[in-house]
Amino acid sequence: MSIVEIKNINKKFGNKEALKNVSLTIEEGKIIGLLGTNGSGKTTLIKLINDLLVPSDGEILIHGKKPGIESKQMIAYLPERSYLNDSWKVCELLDFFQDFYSDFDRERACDLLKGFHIDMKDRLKTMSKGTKEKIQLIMVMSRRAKLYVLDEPIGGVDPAARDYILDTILNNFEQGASILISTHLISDIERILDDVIFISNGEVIEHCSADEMRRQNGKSIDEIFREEFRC
Ligand SMILES: Nc1ncnc2c1ncn2[C@@H]1O[C@H](COP(=O)(O)OP(=O)(O)OP(=O)(O)O)[C@@H](O)[C@H]1O
Repeated sequence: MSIVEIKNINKKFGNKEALKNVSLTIEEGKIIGLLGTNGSGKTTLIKLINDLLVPSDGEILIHGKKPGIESKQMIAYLPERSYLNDSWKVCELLDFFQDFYSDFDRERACDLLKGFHIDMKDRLKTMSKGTKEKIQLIMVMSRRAKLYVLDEPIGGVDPAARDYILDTILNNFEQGASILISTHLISDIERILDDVIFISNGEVIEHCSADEMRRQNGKSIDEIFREEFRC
């Protein structure tokens, strides 16, 4: 079964058409890069999948069901901006995730936090932006979800830590689950992608296998993106 089916979605904000007749399917067990220029509609699409926005037209199905309480239990979502309470200690954040999500694997989260040398007693407000991003990603990846939706997961992380983070993503998602990643850091992330979606001005202009795209063009996804969307 497809994990996400999007059929002829339109999303308008007043007169602004953020998404235009978008249809796509996300299959189980795939890592998909959602790639597009600023304002192309990536976050809008992600918010629709997460039931944080409703479409103006069209239909979204998550594992065959409309977005709602059940779909939120299946989706582990890393938003573009942090929603965490800065005054919390890391251990309080673990308690929060454990209380809130029945699929949260606390042991996995603790192991990953140790890997990044993060002290459970430290408060989030004392940490750098990059460290907070790492913690938030660890929390999300420690859920046993069917779909992980990551909106710019490595934007604030230094280049040296990015590979470690990508390996963390690769090694910590559930068997058969899918990951949708929105990012501008294509060259860093493309090695882990199975499929690529190019979105431009609210329209999906390409959805294909990453290997196939590289093979047909004889270039990396990063190079293809830069050529396609050159200003
Ligand atoms: N709440 C809103 N009200 C009005 N317009 C909005 C709203 N949210 C998004 N938009 C508009 O919809 C379009 C798509 O925005 P969106 O945030 O989805 O783009 P994006 O691809 O995620 O961009 P970026 O890469 O810069 O994060 C933009 O033109 C944006 O200005």
